[in-house]
Amino acid sequence: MYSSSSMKPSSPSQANQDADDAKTYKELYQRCTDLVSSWPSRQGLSYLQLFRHEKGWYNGVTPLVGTMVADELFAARPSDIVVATLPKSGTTWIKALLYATVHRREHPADAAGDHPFNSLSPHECVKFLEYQLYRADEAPDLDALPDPRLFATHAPFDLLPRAVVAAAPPSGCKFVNEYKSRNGRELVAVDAAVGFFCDGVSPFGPYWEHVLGYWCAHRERPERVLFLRYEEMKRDPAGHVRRLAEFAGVPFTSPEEDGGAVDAIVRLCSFDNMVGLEATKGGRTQLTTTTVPNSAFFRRGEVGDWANHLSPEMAQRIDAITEAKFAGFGLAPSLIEL
Ligand SMILES: Nc1ncnc2c1ncn2[C@@H]1O[C@H](COP(=O)(O)OS(=O)(=O)O)[C@@H](OP(=O)(O)O)[C@H]1O
Repeated sequence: MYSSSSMKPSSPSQANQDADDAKTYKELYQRCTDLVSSWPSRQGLSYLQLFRHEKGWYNGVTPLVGTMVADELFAARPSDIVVATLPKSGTTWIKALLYATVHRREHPADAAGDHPFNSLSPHECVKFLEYQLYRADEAPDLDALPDPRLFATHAPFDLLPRAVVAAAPPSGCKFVNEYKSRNGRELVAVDAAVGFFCDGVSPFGPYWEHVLGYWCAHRERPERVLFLRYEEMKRDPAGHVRRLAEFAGVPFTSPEEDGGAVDAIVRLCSFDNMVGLEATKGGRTQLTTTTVPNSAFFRRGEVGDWANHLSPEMAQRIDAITEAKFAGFGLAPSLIEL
């Protein structure tokens, strides 16, 4: 195992070491790709090719290859914060809120045209760990990022790299998990594939196990795993900005900051503001091997859009599975009922 700091040459011998490390990185990456490619595969929800891991069907690039490489290479720190979500659950929003909160001193949210969000999407400001490590020729220099480093993942809790979940320093990150109560319905509404979804054949594994993995981790270690709900964030965004700041170790200290800065962050990260930014209208974000237009991350930003796409029968089928899977785990009924 080596740290990404070794990627910076400081002398000729260091440069040779770096060349060796790059080769090791490439070989490791290739080994993981070859291994995953040798597993049974099939199509699933969406166009992505899924591979059979012992814990279920998953997309190959992420979480599988990316997290396997990270398992070998990533030197986690207790100050790291990982946004852990399923796609379509509000990842873009929580990334924006967390980044704007943690970096509010150097990038005040009311700095209008000067804020990084004018040129970068939240997905470029808080990058997916497994996407960063999905590169064939170089290991990214993650040590250069200032503390607290912010990352993201769509991987389920029990597929995460060991250093990320380690129980004690010097490894072990904090997690912000965001959960959309009706996400089961909305994921299907977006992808229109109820059968695949109900069978758990989706790119990041079965929906319910994903939610329960982070829920149980939160119950065990609430100081390390913050479990948030999209619907509650919509109701009280300012309260959630304060919670994020506390959790990240950068609480709002003065009454003045608590008033002005919190409101400015909420406004900056609001759906209506973000859709109008140049970075959203014209920019693209690199995700593994492709880029996507930033506008794709913003659809309606409303709770309950599933009703426009899903029949009542389909919604009931998903709800019945959700209730059965969540029973006994202490997830409040309102998590399902909202
Ligand atoms: N700033 C802000 N505020 C509130 N809601 C927001 C915001 N940005 C994105 N969204 C909505 O989040 C939904 C997309 O979820 P993700 O960001 O997880 O999608 S992605 O997987 O990263 O593509 C998607 O929800 P739906 O519109 O209901 O599909 C986005 O519109």
